[in-house]
Amino acid sequence: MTKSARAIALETLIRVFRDGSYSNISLNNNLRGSQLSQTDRNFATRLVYGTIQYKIYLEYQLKGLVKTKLKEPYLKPLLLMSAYQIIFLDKVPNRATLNEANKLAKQFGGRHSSGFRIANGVLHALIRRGTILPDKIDSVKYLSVKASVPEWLVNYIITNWGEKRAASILSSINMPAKNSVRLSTLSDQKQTIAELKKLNFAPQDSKLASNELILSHGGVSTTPPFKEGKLTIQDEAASLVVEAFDFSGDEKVLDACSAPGGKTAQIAEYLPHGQVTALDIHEKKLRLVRQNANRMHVANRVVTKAMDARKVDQYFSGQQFAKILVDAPCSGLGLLRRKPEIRYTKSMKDLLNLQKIQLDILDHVSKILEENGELIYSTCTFAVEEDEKVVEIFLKNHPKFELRPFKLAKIESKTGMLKIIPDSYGSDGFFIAKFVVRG
Ligand SMILES: C[S@@+](CC[C@H](N)C(=O)[O-])C[C@H]1O[C@@H](n2cnc3c(N)ncnc32)[C@H](O)[C@@H]1O
Repeated sequence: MTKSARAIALETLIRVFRDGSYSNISLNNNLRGSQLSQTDRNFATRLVYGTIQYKIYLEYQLKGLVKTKLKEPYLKPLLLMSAYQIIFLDKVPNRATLNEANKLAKQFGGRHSSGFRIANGVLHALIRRGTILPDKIDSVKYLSVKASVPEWLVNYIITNWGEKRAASILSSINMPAKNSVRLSTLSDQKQTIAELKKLNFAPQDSKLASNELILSHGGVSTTPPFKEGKLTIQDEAASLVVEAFDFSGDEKVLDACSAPGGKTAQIAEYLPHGQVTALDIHEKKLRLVRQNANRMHVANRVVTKAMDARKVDQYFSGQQFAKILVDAPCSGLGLLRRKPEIRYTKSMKDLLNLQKIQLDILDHVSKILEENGELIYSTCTFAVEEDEKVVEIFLKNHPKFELRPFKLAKIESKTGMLKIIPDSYGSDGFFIAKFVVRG
């Protein structure tokens, strides 16, 4: 029997909630063996990501309506997924959601399960009652449920940016991510834009970054301009990191944490006579860096090496690089829009553990930077512990280094640090710090 989009979504959600599986990997595995049309695949994907994104909100809606212990492992994910459809998917009639929930309960619970009765009762009650929110007096709880973000993270954002800004940041991270692409500087950009228009992607210039376009919808990775390496999928804020270097074109550059290689290819475009050495601790991921470099026609400017960046000074002892990028492993809080489960898997402790790794990497790479060379440290998080605090501690421990202000095509940093929070431009959240080492 071919599985429906809802059955595939439910199977994925059971794995994610019960076993802690990654949603993208689990969903791809389930979709791979399926016979679903593209529309049904899109629907299954929306159900999985939407249910995960709004888990706290949906649990709050169901809490008072579930009067019995949900013993069967499929029941809670089924209720959450059905509540998501009832509350968020206007085009799906409630009748269809109820009928399908009934069928799924019988399919996943077996003949003797009474799960379908529970699902029926709870979902009917939800439709009758409508949605609810906690009292605004408890602003942390209110924002936590409304934006479906754990209370510790709401508290963290309020502490650092105040309550008003927190509401804006939290609402922005539930907006759909933009479909941003970066045009290769090695190809004819006007012609690529014309091709994208012809393919009905209605490209618009980014307000934040040069070479970046915002497309009207996804799916560009299956089109000729993507396959021919005329563009790549890269967020606007992410693309600013490499732009902050001042390249001369013939230098040796180290990309210390490079996979999957979006920034490696971007660096290589600026090096007609130079080379970028791309490291990553995971050998397997370097295949993606090479694929990317090949597709973007810069493979002859890139060498890859599997290595822990905390060992670079041993391995490259006696060698030096003119420019070093540390696009560090981080909590990824700036990517909450694209990776909905990050909000549930990270904790305050993670931010501090990551800070230690980030400082360690910076400490080791700083030993192989040429005199007057440039070091860029970047993260895709807005956590102060991983951003400004790392800069502060690094500078304290490395007095020869200083921050260097930088001016990009559409934005500048007067301090040498640039922090893009997701609500500022509707992009991913990013942090960039540019250092130079004095001779
Ligand atoms: C934020 S991602 C890099 C994204 C990449 N720069 C890009 O633009 O496509 C961080 C990378 O660091 C790698 N990593 C983590 N710890 C590392 C270490 N100690 N040394 C080198 N790479 C590491 C991870 O495997 C991951 O691929």
